[in-house]
Amino acid sequence: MKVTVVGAGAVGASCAEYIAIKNFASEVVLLDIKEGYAEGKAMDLMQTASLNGFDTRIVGSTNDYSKTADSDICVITSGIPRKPGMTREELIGINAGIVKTVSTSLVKHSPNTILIVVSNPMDTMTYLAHKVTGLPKNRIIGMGGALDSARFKYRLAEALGAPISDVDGMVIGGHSDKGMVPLTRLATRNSVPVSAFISEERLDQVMQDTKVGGATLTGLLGTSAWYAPGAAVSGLVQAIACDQKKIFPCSTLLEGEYGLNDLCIGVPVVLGKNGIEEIVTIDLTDAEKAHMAESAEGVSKTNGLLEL
Ligand SMILES: NC(=O)c1ccc[n+]([C@@H]2O[C@H](COP(=O)([O-])OP(=O)(O)OC[C@H]3O[C@@H](n4cnc5c(N)ncnc54)[C@H](O)[C@@H]3O)[C@@H](O)[C@H]2O)c1
Ligand SMILES: O=C(O)C[C@H](O)C(=O)O
Repeated sequence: MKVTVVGAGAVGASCAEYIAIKNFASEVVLLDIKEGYAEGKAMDLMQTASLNGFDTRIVGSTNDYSKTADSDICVITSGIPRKPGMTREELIGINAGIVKTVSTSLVKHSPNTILIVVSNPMDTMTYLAHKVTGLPKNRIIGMGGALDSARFKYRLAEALGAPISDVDGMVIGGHSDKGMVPLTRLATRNSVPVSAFISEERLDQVMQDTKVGGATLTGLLGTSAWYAPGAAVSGLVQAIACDQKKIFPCSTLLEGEYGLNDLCIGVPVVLGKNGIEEIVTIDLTDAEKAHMAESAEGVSKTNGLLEL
C-alpha cells in the first residue's frame, strides 16, 4: 500500500506520522514544493521508526511527482492555512491554483488513485478536484467531518463529564464556521441520548463550540491545527487501505442525496477499498434539513468563486 501526502507542512507531516505509527502502509511519499523540506521531514520521521516501532518507509520529494507514481491513495494538504480572524473561505484565491496543479499532477502519475482533499476551503477544493481530474466520485473524498466529529465528541465528553470513549456523535454539512451541522439529537453516551444528561442550553453551547473548533485553535496557535487533522486523515486512509467499511462523514459529490445536487458537502459515507462505497442517508428533522440547506447554500456560493 503506497500513500502520497502532498504538503509536508503541519498537517501533511502529522498525517504521515500517524499513518506510519499505525503501521499499515508499506510506503508514504511526502512531497512539497519547498526545496529539501519534504526530504527533511521524511528523514526526521524515519528516525522515529525504531522508537515508535513501525516499518513504513517514508520518502521525501521536492516536487518530483515521478516518486509518487502508482500511489493507491493521495492526500492533498498543500496550501496556505488561515490566520486568526480569517475564514477558511478567504483562502480560496491561493489554494484553488495549488489544488488544481497538485491534483492534476497526482492523477497523471497515479491514474487509479483515491484522492483525499484536505486543503481549505475543503468542500470547494474537493469539488474543484472533481472538475479538474474527472475521477469517478467514489475516488474523491474531502476530509472535514471526521475532524469536526472528533471535536464534537471532545466537547460532548467535556459537557457530560464522561470519558470520550463513552461518547458518540457526528457532524455533517460544510466544513466551515457557519456550515457545520452537529447532530446533537443523535449523539449518545453509551447508547443513551445525551439529552438525558445535559440541558438543551448546554447542548446548544456544545454545538456552537464545535462549529468554531478550528477558529478557536487558530486563535490560540496563530495558525490552524494539525494533530487532530492529521489523525482524522490517517483514519480515512486506514479505512480505505484496510477495507474497513467504516462510516465517516466526508465531503462527497451529491447527486440528489439529501435533496442536494452539484456540490461536495459532508454526509456519512462507508469507506472501503473502493473509496466511498456508499452514501448513507439519515432521516433528518425539518430543522436539521433547514440547517443542511443553509450550509449547502454557503458551499455553493464559495464554489461560484472558482474559475472553472
Ligand atoms: N480539511 C481540514 O479539516 C483541514 C484541517 C487542517 C488544515 N487544513 C488545511 O490544510 C492546509 C495545510 O495546512 P498546514 O497547517 O499544513 O499548512 P502549512 O503551511 O504548515 O503547510 C502547507 C505546505 O504546503 C506546501 N505547498 C504549498 N504549495 C505547494 C505546491 N504547489 N505543491 C506542494 N506543496 C505545496 C508548503 O510549502 C507547505 O509546506 C491549509 O489549507 C489548511 O487550511 C484543512
Ligand atoms: O480551522 C482551519 O482553518 C483549519 C481546519 O479546517 C480545522 O478545522 O482545523
